[in-house]
Order: sequence, then C-alpha cells, then structure tokens
Amino acid sequence: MTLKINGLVGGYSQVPVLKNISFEVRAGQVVGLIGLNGAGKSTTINHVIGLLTPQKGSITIDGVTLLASPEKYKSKMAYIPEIPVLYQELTLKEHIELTIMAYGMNKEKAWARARKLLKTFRLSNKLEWFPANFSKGMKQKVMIVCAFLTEADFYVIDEPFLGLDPLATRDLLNLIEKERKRGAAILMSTHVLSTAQEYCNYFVLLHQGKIRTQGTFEELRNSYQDQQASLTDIYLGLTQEVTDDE
Ligand SMILES: Nc1ncnc2c1ncn2[C@@H]1O[C@H](COP(=O)(O)OP(=O)(O)OP(=O)(O)O)[C@@H](O)[C@H]1O
Repeated sequence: MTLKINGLVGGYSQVPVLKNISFEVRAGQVVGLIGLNGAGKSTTINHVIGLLTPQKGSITIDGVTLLASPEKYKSKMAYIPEIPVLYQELTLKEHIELTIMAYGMNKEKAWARARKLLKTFRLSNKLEWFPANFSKGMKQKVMIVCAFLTEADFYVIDEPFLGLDPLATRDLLNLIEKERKRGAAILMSTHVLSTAQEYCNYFVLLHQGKIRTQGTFEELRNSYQDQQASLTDIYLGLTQEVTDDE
C-alpha cells in the first residue's frame, strides 16, 4: 500500500490552508505528521480521508484517486479521528457489528479479533453499554478497537493520545508497531514528539500549511547538523527559523 500526496493545495475555502504538500506513506512505515496548532495536520488528514477535495495536486492510494474509485480507495483505509465519533443509539457490540458489516469482514474471524482488542483495552464487559456515554478515553478506545478490527492496509490516526491513560497509550503503541510489522502503512498526527521520535520511522514537519522538512529521524538530525538533537529540538528550531525569517 502506498499513499502518494503530490503538490496538494487545499483547505476549506478558496484561500488554501495547505500550500503544495507532497509526501508518501508506504507499507511498513509509521509516518508522523508533526506541527503546531493550526499547522494543517487535520486538514491534510481530511484530504486523505476524502472529506475535502484538492484544489490542486493529487492524492492516490496504490495509484487510485478517491474520485476514480471511491470503494477501492476507502476499503484499504481505517481512520481514527481526533474527536471520537459514535452513534448515540448503538451499543458497543452494535458499533463492532456495524464495522464488521461496513468492511464486509468474516464475522467469526472479526469477532475473534474484536474480543482480543476489547480485552487489551479493558472493554470486554461493556459490550451492552452505549459508548456515547463513555468517558473521553473510553470513547477513544472504542474508535481504536473498531479501526484495528479491520486489519486495514492503511491507518490514518489523528492525535490518538489525547485522553488516553498511560496503559492505553502503551497498548495503542504496541498495536501500531504490530500492524506496521504486518505490513500496514500508518499516518499519524501528534503533538507528543517524544513518542513520535520513538515510534515513527519517517516525519513530515508542517508549518503554516507548508512542509518545513521531511525525512527519517537520522536525516532530520543530519540536516539540522546536531546529532544529539531530539525531535522537539529540531521542530522548535525549524519553526523558530521560519518565524524569524518572516
Ligand atoms: N472547518 C474549518 N473551516 C475553515 N477553516 C478551518 C477549518 N478547520 C481548520 N481550519 C483552519 O485551517 C488551518 C489549519 O487547521 P488544522 O485543523 O488543519 O490544524 P492542525 O495542525 O490540525 O492543528 P491542531 O494541532 O490544533 O489540531 C487553521 O488556520 C484553521 O483555522
């Protein structure tokens, strides 16, 4: 699976938020989308999942655009939004059943996988409950269970750590690593740079709708000319340079 974003100009109105964004996410890669508040991370993700249409440039998954083949484009993808989206009138069990139906999965295999995920995220005894009334972290866990249930080729994860307790954060990171090793591609936006440094193997640093730099951690360190620098140091240094130039 390869996501290719090429020369993307886009946003919510005629005035673009994203200005000529190009990067790729390949099988076996966790790509960290990093940037300050308002840098354009969620806007990029909204374009990737098809909520927004490019004004210029293209987004393809294995060579296919959303417009050319919506089913092919979307069937490869599982998305975890920053703010959990749950159905008021459905129980946790029904959310899982809906996901199984939507992705056309084998029920037995999918439920076996769901049970494991529910156990990992300590939700096994909540199947008959209504997630709309769960705490923020528990709602986030439901989104994680439903997304990872699908064994997607491509995961899009928007700021997943907000509201998760340390146990759930660890379990999610283990899951991401396991899926990456299985060959999935993962695009993840986050402000938790220490975690990103450890778990992502490629970084796209966004600033004011533009890509400030991209590469592996080693490549970022080399171009920053500081072998001891952390991702936070590099990011703050680069955004500071841009702000100073203005
Ligand atoms: N629905 C919207 N309509 C119009 N403009 C929007 C909308 N959502 C975001 N924007 C604008 O797009 C720009 C980028 O916002 P975006 O949400 O992509 O940032 P972000 O990097 O995800 O920030 P954060 O870290 O705060 O989540 C901001 O200037 C924001 O005001």
